Amino acid sequence: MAERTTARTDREQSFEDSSDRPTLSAAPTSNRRLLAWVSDVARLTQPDQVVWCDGSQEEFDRLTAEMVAAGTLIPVPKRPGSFLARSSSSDVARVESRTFIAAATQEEAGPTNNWREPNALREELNGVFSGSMRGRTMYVVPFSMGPVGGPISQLGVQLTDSPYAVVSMRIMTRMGQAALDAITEDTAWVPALHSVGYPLVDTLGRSRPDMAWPCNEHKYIAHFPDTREIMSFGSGYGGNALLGKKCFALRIASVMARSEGWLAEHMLIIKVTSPEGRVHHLAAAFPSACGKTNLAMLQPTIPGWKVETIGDDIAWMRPGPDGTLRAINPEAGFFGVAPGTGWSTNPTAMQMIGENTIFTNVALTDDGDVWWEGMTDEVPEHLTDWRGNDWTPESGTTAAHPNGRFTVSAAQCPSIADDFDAPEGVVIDAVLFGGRRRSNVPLVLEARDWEHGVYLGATISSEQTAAAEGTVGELRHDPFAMLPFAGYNMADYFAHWLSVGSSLPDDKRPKVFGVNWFRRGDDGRFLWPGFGENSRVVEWICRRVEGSAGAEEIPLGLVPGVDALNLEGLDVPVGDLEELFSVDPTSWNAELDQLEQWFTTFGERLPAELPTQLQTLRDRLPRG
Ligand SMILES: Nc1nc2c(ncn2[C@@H]2O[C@H](COP(=O)(O)OP(=O)(O)OP(=O)(O)O)[C@@H](O)[C@H]2O)c(=O)[nH]1
Ligand SMILES: O=C([O-])CC(=O)C(=O)O
Ligand SMILES: [Mn+2]
Repeated sequence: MAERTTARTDREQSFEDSSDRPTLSAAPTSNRRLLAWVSDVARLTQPDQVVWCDGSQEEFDRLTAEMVAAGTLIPVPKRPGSFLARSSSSDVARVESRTFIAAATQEEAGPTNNWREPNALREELNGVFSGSMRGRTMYVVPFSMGPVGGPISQLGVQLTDSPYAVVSMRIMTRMGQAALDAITEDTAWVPALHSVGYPLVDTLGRSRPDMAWPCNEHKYIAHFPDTREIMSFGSGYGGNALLGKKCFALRIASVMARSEGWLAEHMLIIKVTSPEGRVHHLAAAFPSACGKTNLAMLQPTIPGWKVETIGDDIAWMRPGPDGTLRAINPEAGFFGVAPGTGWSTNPTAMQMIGENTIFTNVALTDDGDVWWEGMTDEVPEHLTDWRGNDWTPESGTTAAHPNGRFTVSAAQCPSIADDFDAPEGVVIDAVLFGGRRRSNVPLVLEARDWEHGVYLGATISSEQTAAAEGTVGELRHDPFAMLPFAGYNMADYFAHWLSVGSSLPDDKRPKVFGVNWFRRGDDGRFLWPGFGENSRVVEWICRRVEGSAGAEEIPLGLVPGVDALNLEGLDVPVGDLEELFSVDPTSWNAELDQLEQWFTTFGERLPAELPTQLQTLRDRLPRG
């Protein structure tokens, strides 16, 4: 814990004196709505000063230096320009139980979201934010999701008292003056208010020391879909605090997308080039910590194939004038899971994070580098763990938090695609849905048509990971990998997917696939080697798109026949391969019973196509 070194009293003074406290006269914008909002928030939260961020390197260097002085960041000498942040141990992941969708009615938010009545929540939040920035600086962070001015892009402004959020937003979004300049009186932009909820001065004027990672036990991640506003309180971590990411690019954007006929999705985007030079773009939705970053940076093990990265977490997809589905990655960086990222699993990411990277909740080596489980085969004999304690392999804990992360600019990704920045997006040829399933779900499966594909997306379930609070390993439904991210009723979201699909011409509509890298044998080991070997599945998918690969029909859909999956040079026992595609009628019927039960939670709003698909599947299963 580091004490603040700046003198408090002078600033408090100017606080009391000035009626229009934090002066806005120096603001680098004349946008009235923005100025009014900034000044209203400053009046409510009472920061010492307001700083307008320009997104420059100088600003980044100044903020990181201040955070090093305050103990929030620790330099990582082995990686130039890199820092480690250790969060409070109670602030390590998204908090779904405190994530609210304040739609006009509970029905609008739907059964999968925590609904709050908007006026009541707003009032509650006004109380919570009142004075919440006392003794701190409030940063104004203008940002663009997608290239500034692009036809699929959107603008936002985050107000935050967390310099960690500011520097992270600079990496993760197009942040700074260019975004601010794009906000004119008549452009739409999303106001996103954030406070860590740890004021340094109380209402009586008494001060307290700062902490390395200030936060508040009482958290709110609140969304107002009708007015397209975000208010986040109490957390400094990832998806809770970098408001361009899950809050805007998924929850608010999904609401915009529904009313405007497009899709805001928890999906990676890759560009795949075949040995003949044919290019295909794939988008894939997997739940948090289920392999998006890894697939986005895949290095194919099969000769002649190339995979390049466009996005690793979020895709905005719009039907284009030519009938194709065009996608951009609205982000500008990667907030990736560190544990499991190593030279053998994701060498691209390892190259990418050699410098200019912010690490959060990973371990430090004695010689000034970072480390986490899965980075190297050899485990160091001594480390400082993510909490800052001495650690040895005998400690009986993990050295890094399982949701430890790296934050790095996409510009540093060696596999970044040339069309990463294309404002009009890339044409999506195939959409993949996957989860972490130890049984039942085959390695790869092609949907018979769009409706069947929507069924595959809607019925994703996955073993819970460390990316949110909850019991790791428990199976839960995570439709479209959007359970924590859909900003409106999930049943309406299914209907929207059906409707977007039917608006696309037959020859332009992406094919849909299900994948599962995580199936295990009876002995608990993964049946499929995964990672680079997933290129074999990608190859089959591309060949199906081209119309040149065979498929066999099984009750679940279409799978590669014996010869259709390229297994050359792969050492997987035949028994394992059979198991990867095996369908056990008894456990499938049990799964369908469970799904049918889950469908009832959506009541009348559930599109009829989904129970129809389920019944078709039931009819096709052999009697168990
Ligand atoms: N067995 C196996 N594990 C994998 C595979 N791909 C990824 N993983 C592991 O899954 C974990 C999370 O992978 P990521 O690629 O970071 O997941 P993500 O979907 O990008 O996660 P978020 O950033 O939370 O949305 C890591 O520990 C990976 O090592 C695979 O093909 N096989
Ligand atoms: O939002 C976060 O904190 C990290 C993330 O990508 C996810 O959980 O899917
Ligand atoms: Mn994610």
